[in-house]
Amino acid sequence: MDKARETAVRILYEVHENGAYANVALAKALRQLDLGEQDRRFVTELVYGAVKAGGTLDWILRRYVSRPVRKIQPFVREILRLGLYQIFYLDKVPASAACNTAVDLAKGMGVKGLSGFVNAVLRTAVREPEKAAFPSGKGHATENLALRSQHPEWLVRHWVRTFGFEAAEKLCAFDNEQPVLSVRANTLRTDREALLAELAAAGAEAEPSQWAPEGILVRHHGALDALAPLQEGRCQVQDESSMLVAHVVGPQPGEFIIDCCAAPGGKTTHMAALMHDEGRILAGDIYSHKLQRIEENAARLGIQSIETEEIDAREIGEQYEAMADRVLVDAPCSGLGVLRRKPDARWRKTQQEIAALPDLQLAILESAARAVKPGGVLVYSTCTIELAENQGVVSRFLEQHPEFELETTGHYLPLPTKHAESKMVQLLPHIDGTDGFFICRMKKMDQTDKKG
Ligand SMILES: C[S@@+](CC[C@H](N)C(=O)[O-])C[C@H]1O[C@@H](n2cnc3c(N)ncnc32)[C@H](O)[C@@H]1O
Repeated sequence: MDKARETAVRILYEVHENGAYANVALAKALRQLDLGEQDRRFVTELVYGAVKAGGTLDWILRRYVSRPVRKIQPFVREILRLGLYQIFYLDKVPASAACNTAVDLAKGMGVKGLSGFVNAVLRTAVREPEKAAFPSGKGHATENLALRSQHPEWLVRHWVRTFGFEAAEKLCAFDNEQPVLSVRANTLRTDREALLAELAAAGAEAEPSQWAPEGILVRHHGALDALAPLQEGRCQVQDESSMLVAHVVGPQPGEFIIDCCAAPGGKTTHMAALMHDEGRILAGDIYSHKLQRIEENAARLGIQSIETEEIDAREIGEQYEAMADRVLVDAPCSGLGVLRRKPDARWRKTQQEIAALPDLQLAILESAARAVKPGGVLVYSTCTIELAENQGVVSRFLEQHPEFELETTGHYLPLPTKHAESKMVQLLPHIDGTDGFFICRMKKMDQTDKKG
């Protein structure tokens, strides 16, 4: 049996049946199996490709199978998805090879009795591809965009309503681009120039980020485990837009900072670097197992000033009333600005889940606000482009809290951009060419502010 395809089917099964994250399940399988470099690449291509195509592949499958997709035996369902993915999206695989290997997989993976069914479905797809032509023409524009860009239709419809059709089309295209590895130089140990030189010497193709002074985009690199500056704590993987947040918080050496939703610690460790590791940062998260990630990152980067605490951010205010110089709320959010980094994410989101987020975000922000000292700073950020989770939450908060003043967030961005005068900074993938991100800085008034 074809080892690469069998591995891909098993990973797809983990993702779809057991809720595993595609990148985690893939990394685990590749660690456990002794596959050659070519097979590893092929498995990766198959898994990411089929996971990303998700609902679109099932739409195609429904053209050739009359029973509901959810009623097909789970391994057979994954074998069919993988077969269709190769037939419709992988030019380099001949259709006959896609069919034959799928039949072999069914025989070898304990579903031999259904190998005839697999054969019939896939051969019909090869013979009659026109059955899977996406609907087009008047009245089908949104459905067509969703199918061809491999996004859920409800999401595309929502983006078309919010941003317009053309922007929605660009957003979808952005999500399908290959994300570039972005790293932040750990200024406690090196600087950007030195890191660029080190990466170049190691054969990586790297260039400075236009958004963050410590940011580097690494276009060509080998395995991350072999990237010495990463392993030895001279840099941290972090998206460029996410690097802006610590600058907007503006932590100073010696201060007490609270990072309410901190795991895995990208922004916490960045703030520690900006403070020259002098002062105290409390990194809280509701999940204890995630705190370990913050501790590992801090240790790798050589940081002493971070302490972790398992705490629901909605209780931060009560425990740390008016104690912090600055508080960051990097809120749990829908993540709709970073879909290109997680091929399975777009198919996991639900409208109900997203609709419930603003109330949670507001509750966290309200509690976090109590922990800010008079005269201190409160920053709210998300990696989404949802108005209700961003501007909506901040407006509701400010209406209830006249003791906070909205600052011109754009003034705190580290490099000149067209957002320099924005009260709230919203980066949009289709306009800014970065991950979607929202940042807003507020100040808690003290006595002198009130008199003024
Ligand atoms: C956007 S992520 C944070 C990313 C992190 N700031 C970084 O830069 O690496 C949001 C985090 O909030 C945590 N979280 C969710 N609900 C929470 C709550 N009620 N209180 C505290 N943390 C929470 C999640 O576990 C997740 O780690």
